[in-house]
Amino acid sequence: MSEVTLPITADYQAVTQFKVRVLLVDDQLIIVEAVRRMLSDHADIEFHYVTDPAAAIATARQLQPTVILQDLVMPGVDGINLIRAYRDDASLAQVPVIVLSARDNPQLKANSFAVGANDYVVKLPDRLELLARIRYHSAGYISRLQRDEAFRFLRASQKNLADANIELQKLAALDSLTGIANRRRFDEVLRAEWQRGKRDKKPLSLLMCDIDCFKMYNDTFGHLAGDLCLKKVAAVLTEHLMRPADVVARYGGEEFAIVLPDTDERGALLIASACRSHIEQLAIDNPRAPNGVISMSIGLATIVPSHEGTAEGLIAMADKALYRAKHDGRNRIVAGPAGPHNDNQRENR
Ligand SMILES: Nc1nc2c(ncn2[C@@H]2O[C@H](COP(=O)(O)OP(=O)(O)OP(=O)(O)O)[C@@H](O)[C@H]2O)c(=O)[nH]1
Repeated sequence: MSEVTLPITADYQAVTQFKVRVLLVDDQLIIVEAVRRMLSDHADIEFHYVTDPAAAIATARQLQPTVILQDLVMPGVDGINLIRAYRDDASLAQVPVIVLSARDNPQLKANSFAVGANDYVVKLPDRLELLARIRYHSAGYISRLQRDEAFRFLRASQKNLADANIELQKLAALDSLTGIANRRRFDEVLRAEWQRGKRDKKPLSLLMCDIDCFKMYNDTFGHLAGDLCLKKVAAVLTEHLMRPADVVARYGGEEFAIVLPDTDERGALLIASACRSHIEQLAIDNPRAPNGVISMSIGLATIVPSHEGTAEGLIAMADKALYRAKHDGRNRIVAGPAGPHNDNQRENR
């Protein structure tokens, strides 16, 4: 037994400790002693009391009891108002209150229940009855705390799971070497943009970009240097994308693809041109290649998506243009036949 005097330093947590914790608020020490005796044989019940009713709220806040035994008539404080004050306090609003009253009066009982008391017994009740009431009200309150804790835990777990899923989805869409979109993401983006272009009747452009003579670079400097070169090229291509909907992806090996929604052939040619010349300006040595430096060939295709065409058809057109760029000597851009400027559109270098 302890009379509680503030501040309390112990860390009371009713949720994690499933002990019944009783706070008796009564100014009469004789009642305190009687209740203490009734509960003293029960190791699972913690008993605390406060004889100064003015300190009841602050004590209860710190102690977080599982049940409050509350006298009604005390000096300076109206017991009914005190019950009201528990109910108005966020941390005590649900704590069960058993009124321990000197009077067996129906009006007092009605008033007590009206302001939020959970029970009413006349002092001093039988020991067994008091124990039963304390246990009954505490058990209900502890279940409520456990349920709230379980909900909090569940909500936190669900949030963690959702965050992890978002992270996984991001990772699943990225190429692990370069950090740009991977082939899977490219397929999704192109499909979505094809549908959007079809709805909006807006041109969709695709650039297929392939590093020239990259095998020679690998053969000369090794695979690790090759990887570093791929990262630099990915960074350059990313730098030239201006709109949020533009996407650069690693299509595979040393090949990159750039999706340019709502972009006509002229606009796509400008971006392709900036990318090609920037990569040449990096001046990455590739001594066994005809240019002597790392360069890039780009095949460009533009189309207004329609029911007749397919996204795969657009890829085939850009691929064909890339093949011609390679065939015509590399380090150049060739626009595919479906663009407004038909056939053999080349960047003016
Ligand atoms: N370092 C490195 N090399 C790669 C990677 N993926 C593909 N390659 C290499 O890229 C080279 C591509 O060679 P090719 O397909 O013959 O093409 P190329 O040498 O670039 O010649 P052209 O495209 O005709 O200009 C091969 O040596 C591949 O091993 C990669 O992730 N890292």
